[in-house]
Amino acid sequence: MRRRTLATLDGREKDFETFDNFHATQVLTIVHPAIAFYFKQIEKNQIERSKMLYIIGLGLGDEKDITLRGLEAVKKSHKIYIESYTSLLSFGISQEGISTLEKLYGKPLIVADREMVEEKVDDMLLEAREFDVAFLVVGDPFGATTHSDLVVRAKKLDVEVKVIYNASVMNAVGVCGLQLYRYGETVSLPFFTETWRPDSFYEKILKNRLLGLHTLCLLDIRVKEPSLESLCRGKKQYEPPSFMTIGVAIDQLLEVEQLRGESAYGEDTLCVGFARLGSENQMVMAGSMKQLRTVDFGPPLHCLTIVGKTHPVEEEMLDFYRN
Ligand SMILES: C[S@@+](CC[C@H](N)C(=O)[O-])C[C@H]1O[C@@H](n2cnc3c(N)ncnc32)[C@H](O)[C@@H]1O
Repeated sequence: MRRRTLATLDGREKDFETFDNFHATQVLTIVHPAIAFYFKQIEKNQIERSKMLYIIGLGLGDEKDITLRGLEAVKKSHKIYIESYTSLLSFGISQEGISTLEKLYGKPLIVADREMVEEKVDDMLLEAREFDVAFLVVGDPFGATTHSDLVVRAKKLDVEVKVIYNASVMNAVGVCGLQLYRYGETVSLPFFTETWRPDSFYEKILKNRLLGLHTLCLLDIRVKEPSLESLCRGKKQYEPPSFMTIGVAIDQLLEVEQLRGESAYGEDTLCVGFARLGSENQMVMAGSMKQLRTVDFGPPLHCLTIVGKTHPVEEEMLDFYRN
């Protein structure tokens, strides 16, 4: 562990455990004195290190949405992983985006892609038996099914786990006025390919609609996916990242309705489109499928709600978002 004596912002000399700690304190003192005070408390306690896997929600917008409790855990952790394939912050997962987080935390981040989480996660769990490890998840850790699996594996390996919650797309969609209590099962829409057009979401939407419930459709994210040709050649090459737009989602939904013909929904069904929830330029718009399929919702991430039976108060709120 490196130790350095450095002058702090208040002019005194201080022994910092790592240069990184100094950096984070300095950045945060500028951002907010209350946060700096909080960090000083953590620095004081840092000798008492534990062995823990912290699964930390980052919220939806940008680096500022982490909670104080989450920052405290990051600060205590020796290694920090960021899960990169179930969701994204508004600045994406580019090197620039990652370094925004690294600057704030004053520590390097290890990007955990799908391959790592699915194949090598036990290595990370074994590390958490030796020292504090942080696993960062955009949104809330339980806003994606993958992370329950991580908790189960950790518990089986006797790793202590602490989850630090945050806002999720699952509750942020409440902004349009549709009651979260009146949603049915959430569905995920995968990108169709020439040869793979799965439609198991259709049954679920149909069930929700028969019960008068709203359906949240989460839209496919493809990050670091190996191309089919490269797999056939036996040497992995990755496709560029792609994110399903609301327009593509509606096209796919209508294609499946045409094939199945059970009138789960149609071109005139009321929907709400959401883009970049939680960021400064979030966009929310209500309209029929026909209307929303041609709207440009801008950069990712997008999701869509198919509206069920509405209460008069829900209607009143939705009116604010009709174009
Ligand atoms: C697995 S889910 C959400 C996971 C995340 N842990 C959470 O709690 O929000 C990922 C999908 O949610 C939607 N989504 C996530 N964040 C979003 C945002 N800020 N705005 C709109 N849709 C979002 C997208 O459709 C994306 O593909």
